[in-house]
Amino acid sequence: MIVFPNAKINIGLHVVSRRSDGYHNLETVFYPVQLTDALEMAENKTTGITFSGLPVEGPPGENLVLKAYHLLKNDFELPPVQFHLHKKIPTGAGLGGGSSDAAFALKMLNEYFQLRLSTEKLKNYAVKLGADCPFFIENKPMFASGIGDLFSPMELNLTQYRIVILKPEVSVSTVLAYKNVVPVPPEFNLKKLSGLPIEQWKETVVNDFEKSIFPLFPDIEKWKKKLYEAGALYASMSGSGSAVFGIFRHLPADFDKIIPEGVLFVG
Ligand SMILES: C[C@](O)(CO)[C@H](O)COP(=O)(O)OP(=O)(O)OC[C@H]1O[C@@H](n2ccc(N)nc2=O)[C@H](O)[C@@H]1O
Ligand SMILES: Nc1ncnc2c1ncn2[C@@H]1O[C@H](COP(=O)(O)OP(=O)(O)OP(=O)(O)O)[C@@H](O)[C@H]1O
Repeated sequence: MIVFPNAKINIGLHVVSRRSDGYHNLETVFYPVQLTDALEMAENKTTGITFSGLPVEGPPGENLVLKAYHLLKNDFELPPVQFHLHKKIPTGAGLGGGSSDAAFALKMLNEYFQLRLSTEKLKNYAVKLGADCPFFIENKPMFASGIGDLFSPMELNLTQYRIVILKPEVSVSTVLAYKNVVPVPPEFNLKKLSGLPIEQWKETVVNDFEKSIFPLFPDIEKWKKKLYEAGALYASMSGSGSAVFGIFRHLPADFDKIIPEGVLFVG
């Protein structure tokens, strides 16, 4: 069985307060984009559980696909399987690639082995793997609060626009980003995002991480400015960076001249 875990962008992100468990309460709008990895799974009774594909950074114990498998295996009789992951979504980009792989692994195991887990139960497993992970269970535009795991659906349809994602060379650690951010009460209620014309987002919709990340990695801000130069109606860093995205009504004919490199996705 093969699935295609997709990336997300954060449209607006308010870091509201620091919690006693070390995490932060936030408010954000998650929007899925069709930049995808490919994750394949087959039963493998001879060699036990295996993982192949482009190496995932970090120790094998931190591999989120394997973590998803073992999390379910604690509660269900699962036979050994082999996973193959083809990575397209870069890590340290704020695009939720690892979280998406993990959430899609949970969904695939649920379907393939007919575990009959409800969406709510899958989300409860997902949050154990990462704060971003539950979003990818339903994978629809959502206003999120809590640590990013409490959702209200949002009617937000950007299909008539073009979305461009740029990935500067630098990668940003999510832990570092949260360490440097200063929580502030939000000035705009992101629940109202879909009622605000995109032309007004530039003045109103902010990602709180930009304030502390841009001075550390000036290239990220440079790429964001390029997106506005190319005519984006709205541009922002996604999550804790380093990817930036732009929303365009139309791409200009000389887009390749304005932005000759760093383009990861055009949708
Ligand atoms: C920046 C975002 O991508 C926005 O969607 C997410 O908040 C990050 O979520 P994530 O990568 O799934 O985060 P996790 O893997 O659960 O946590 C990594 C680290 O980020 C910090 N963290 C994460 C989420 C959150 N709401 N508050 C935090 O302080 C914690 O230090 C945690 O140890
Ligand atoms: N399948 C996987 N794909 C990517 N990273 C993985 C995976 N499994 C474990 N990881 C670990 O998780 C870390 C975070 O990965 P992820 O792709 O979610 O990054 P991110 O860009 O920080 O996303 P976000 O900030 O939006 O959560 C990586 O640095 C890597 O060590």
